[in-house]
Amino acid sequence: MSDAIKHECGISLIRLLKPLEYYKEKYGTAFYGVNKMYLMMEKQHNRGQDGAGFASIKLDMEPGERYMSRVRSSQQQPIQDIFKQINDRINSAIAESPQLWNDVARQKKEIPYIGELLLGHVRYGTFGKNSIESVHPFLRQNNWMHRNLIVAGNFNMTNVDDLFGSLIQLGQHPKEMADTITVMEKIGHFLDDAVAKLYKQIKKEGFNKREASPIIAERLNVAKVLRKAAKNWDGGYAMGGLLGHGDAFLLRDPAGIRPSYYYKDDEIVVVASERPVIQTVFNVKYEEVKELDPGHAIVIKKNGAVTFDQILEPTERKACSFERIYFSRGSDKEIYQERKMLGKLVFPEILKAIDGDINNSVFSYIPNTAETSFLGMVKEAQNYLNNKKEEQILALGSDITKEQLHKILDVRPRIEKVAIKDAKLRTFITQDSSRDDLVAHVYDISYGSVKPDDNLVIIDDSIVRGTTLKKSILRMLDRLNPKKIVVVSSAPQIRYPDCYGIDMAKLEDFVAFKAALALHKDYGTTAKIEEIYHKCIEQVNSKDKDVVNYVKEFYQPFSSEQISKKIGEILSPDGIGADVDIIYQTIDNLHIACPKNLGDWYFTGNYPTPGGNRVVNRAFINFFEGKNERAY
Ligand SMILES: O=P(O)(O)OC[C@H]1O[C@H](OP(=O)(O)OP(=O)(O)O)[C@H](O)[C@@H]1O
Repeated sequence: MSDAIKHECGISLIRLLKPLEYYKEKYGTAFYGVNKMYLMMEKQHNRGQDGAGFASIKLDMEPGERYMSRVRSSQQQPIQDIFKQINDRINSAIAESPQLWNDVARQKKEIPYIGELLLGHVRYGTFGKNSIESVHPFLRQNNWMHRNLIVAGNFNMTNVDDLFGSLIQLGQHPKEMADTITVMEKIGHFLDDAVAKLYKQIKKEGFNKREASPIIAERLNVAKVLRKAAKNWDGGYAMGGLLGHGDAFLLRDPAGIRPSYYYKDDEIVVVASERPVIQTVFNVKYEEVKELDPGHAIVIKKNGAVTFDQILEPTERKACSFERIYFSRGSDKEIYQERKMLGKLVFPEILKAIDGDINNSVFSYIPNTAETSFLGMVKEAQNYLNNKKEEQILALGSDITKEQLHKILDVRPRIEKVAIKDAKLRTFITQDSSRDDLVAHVYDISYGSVKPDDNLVIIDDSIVRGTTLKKSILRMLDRLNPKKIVVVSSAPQIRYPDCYGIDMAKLEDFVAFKAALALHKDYGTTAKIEEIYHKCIEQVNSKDKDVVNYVKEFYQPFSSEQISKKIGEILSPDGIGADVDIIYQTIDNLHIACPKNLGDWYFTGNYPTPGGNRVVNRAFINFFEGKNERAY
């Protein structure tokens, strides 16, 4: 297996539709695009903190003049690092010749990075080395302007091996097997082909080589190139690209697994992985930012014409629900509501766990993402109490005294900020090797917020490996001496690998998997595990579409509650004083809360592409054979 596959996570594309002078005139600087790109990348920081890259293209340059630039970083704070490099170059050029400041034509000629077409990327690489070579955008260079290709994506392909094989069939010799290279070479191959064909045809029409160039740019059918290149891709992707002469595209996978949003007016076209990024950076309304349709590409020709082309037949929409639960920023209007709804819907289960004893329960959350679901949970606790108060007041009738009324109204859910996050980092998307240590030190608690006979209800957006709880949170919370700790996950149990761009690769990493495994041992049903293994082995050579997800049988004998209970046991550190209860969201409630993002393969094992079943099959084989390998 290739192990250079990375998780490419936040993407931004800007096309300035007017000449650079226009932005200087209107906004005071021809670096308008660069500045906006900085903000867009910074606002997608949540999607990747291990690397950042930027590329730009200047339109209509003379031969011999540089028209493409790229800068990448895998330093700490990579976004700041690349924009420091960009700004240093700009500032030193202007310091050398101050007259450049007002001369946009010279700026464009002499200063790199400034351009009409810009592509930005933030990356998280959760395993392996985090080297600069794996940071996007990737570049495929050529002396023919049209054949230069720059790509950056938020994606993961499940069938890199096959795609790689088909490049070899085409007679190519790719330099490595990473999926970004493979995908780029695929597009590159058909781009070369299309350019060569166009040139032949244009030559026939009587034009010379020099004259042919702008005609190729005009006639090049980007959608057609993408259709050929993407034909056999299996995965989740939002793939952005720039062509040397100035065309650009962003293609979204047919199931809409990975997100893409765009906005367009007469000055700019912009595409990003998240909607509020565009709203804030360009000061536009929610309704003005549109979602790109699955299976479609937005194509921006050099001449500024924008089309939305179907590249692949859309399949059933299975947009990733984990985007809503954790991955995206919660500042999106819909996502904010959805997270609150997740907190609300899980409340009845919480009430059972605390025996309805709201008076002696403290409600809190594990920062940061869970803050919004916490608000929904607390609001629902208030609703519950209001109903109770209403009953009590009505029961007392007109004889009710002021004191009685006061006592009833005084009962409120007790909310506290119990856990504090010291580092502004997302530990989930930190490389595996350094994560445990980080998680152990990243949180702290507020002392004095809980009484010894209290229940402590703490909500987190998701419990994946359980490291956050086991290595840090539970022990810390226990220092507050609560009677019982109820940990609530706003997401259902994560049971199956994600293979579409969010890093959850190995089955035995999941605490739900560990729990089911322990249950098989408790019940003496380990023979079932071997049986599943053999079923998996039998279909290793089957076509992807024929592979069945037999790993479902691994969980099938146990109820969700049984698994949650076991998770509680596994995660409770030795010597903990409080009882620990773990509550997960149900899948039905998840769908009620996030109705547009029904992609739920990590919870249900229902993969939206055939490659998913192959991945889970491989993951189970790896687990059984004790291979500490990724399944894709
Ligand atoms: O069960 P685990 O494998 O430990 O993973 C789940 C945890 O990881 C995330 O936190 P993270 O620090 O990434 O981000 P946040 O501050 O945005 O919540 C998430 O919010 C959970 O707390």
